[in-house]
Amino acid sequence: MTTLTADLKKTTKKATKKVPVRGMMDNVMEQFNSAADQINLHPNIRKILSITNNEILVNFPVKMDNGEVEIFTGYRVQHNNALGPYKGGLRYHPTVDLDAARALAMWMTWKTSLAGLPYGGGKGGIKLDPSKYSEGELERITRRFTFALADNIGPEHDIPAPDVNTNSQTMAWIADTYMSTRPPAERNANQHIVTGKPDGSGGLEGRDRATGYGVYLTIKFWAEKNDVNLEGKKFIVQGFGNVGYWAALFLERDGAKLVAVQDAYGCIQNQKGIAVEELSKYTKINEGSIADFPDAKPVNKDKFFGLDCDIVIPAALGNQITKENASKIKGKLIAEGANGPTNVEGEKILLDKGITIIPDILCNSGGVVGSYFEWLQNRNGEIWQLDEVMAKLDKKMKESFNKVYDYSKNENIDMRTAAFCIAIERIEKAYIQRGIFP
Ligand SMILES: NC(=O)C1=CN([C@@H]2O[C@H](COP(=O)(O)OP(=O)(O)OC[C@H]3O[C@@H](n4cnc5c(N)ncnc54)[C@H](OP(=O)(O)O)[C@@H]3O)[C@@H](O)[C@H]2O)C=CC1
Ligand SMILES: O=C(O)CCC(=O)C(=O)O
Repeated sequence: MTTLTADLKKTTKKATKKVPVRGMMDNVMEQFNSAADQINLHPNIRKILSITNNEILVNFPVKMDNGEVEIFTGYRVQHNNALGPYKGGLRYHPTVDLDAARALAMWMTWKTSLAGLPYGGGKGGIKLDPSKYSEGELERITRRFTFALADNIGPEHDIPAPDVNTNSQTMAWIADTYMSTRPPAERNANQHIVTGKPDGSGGLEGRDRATGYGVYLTIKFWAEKNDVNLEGKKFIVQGFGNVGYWAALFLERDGAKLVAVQDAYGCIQNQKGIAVEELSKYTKINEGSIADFPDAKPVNKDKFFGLDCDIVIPAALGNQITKENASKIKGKLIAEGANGPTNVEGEKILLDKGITIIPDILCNSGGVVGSYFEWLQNRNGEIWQLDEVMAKLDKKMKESFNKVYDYSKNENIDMRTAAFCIAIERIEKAYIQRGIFP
């Protein structure tokens, strides 16, 4: 008996000895600090940028279809607004918590700064699995969340947008609820409270594809700089949602070949090529998932990042490329459609192998640039045409890409550190110009 208890204690001790799990905040802070060291950032500004300005947590009740009330927890973290109103998406996912919202808000600050936008960074969402709720429940959850947040967001203060598991419908509910909290004469002047709305309700033509198109463009610009022809190049995509689908479609149109896809429910491969539109049509009759697509073979999800390809596009969640799988990656280019998909340990392995990473704050910035266009459109009472939007997006993405690429070559540093340096230097300049720091 004594032996058994002792054994049990030993096993319990072993099992509970925690291997520290790197959170998203560890990741973004290490990225920030190495860029801050590189540019010798003023210590006072380093202190300010290392913390978030505001963290809003709301618990709110919602009546479910069965008549019972469920309590939800929502977050909005406002990291920094030195350059303009807080800007960033809302995520509905079980992994949403303060750590994730803080990290994602910080990435938004660097992203908007790098893109040269008049915005700061914010992010938030609700901790929930949307697949467990009906459309009507999701609408009520979204409206109650908006109501709970209403005093802390605003079209000139903090402007949410879509992210994982939120879309133009979610944004329409938010806009409608927020506008109804304003006095009648001001309602229409608040349409730019969110971006990513449906195009019949103040949304921008092209915002749906803006992030994925931007991902494609950064790959194309990199290929042009390096004399690489995209024709026939094989790529794999993790996440076949808004970002993954559009990025894959534009790459396919340029002659590249989608050979593997992973989503939350499955992982498939066909080295001869997977037709993007066919796969998209299939997901619509398969509860949104790519699993069991007839023109591809299922693959174990742990093998995904090691599959044969030239380009890897993580377009799902954070912390996907780590020291556990980075050394298996065969592609020579990683284009980060997702936010924070590569952690610092994974990145070190990739860089040592000579793999190029187009960092998230550059690669997926087409989304927030599109959002900026939508915000301007609403503010000015205009309606922009799709070709105009795409041409402006192209120009903005090219400027950002060239800035990062040239900085990284001139300073002999990787593209992520270069992107962070440019972003932080712009914010540093704003603080210095205001005369806060001698
Ligand atoms: N939407 C935007 O404009 C922008 C988005 N981003 C970033 O891009 C990424 C994707 O966002 P978005 O496309 O909008 O989100 P969506 O909700 O449209 O799509 C998310 C995709 O990721 C998949 N996914 C979720 N969990 C996993 C998992 N554990 N393993 C593999 N795949 C998974 C989902 O699969 P399933 O459908 O099976 O659940 C789905 O295909 C996020 O990191 C987001 O922050 C960045 C900039 C802008
Ligand atoms: O469009 C936006 O405002 C932000 C989108 C977003 O959340 C992101 O870029 O990560």
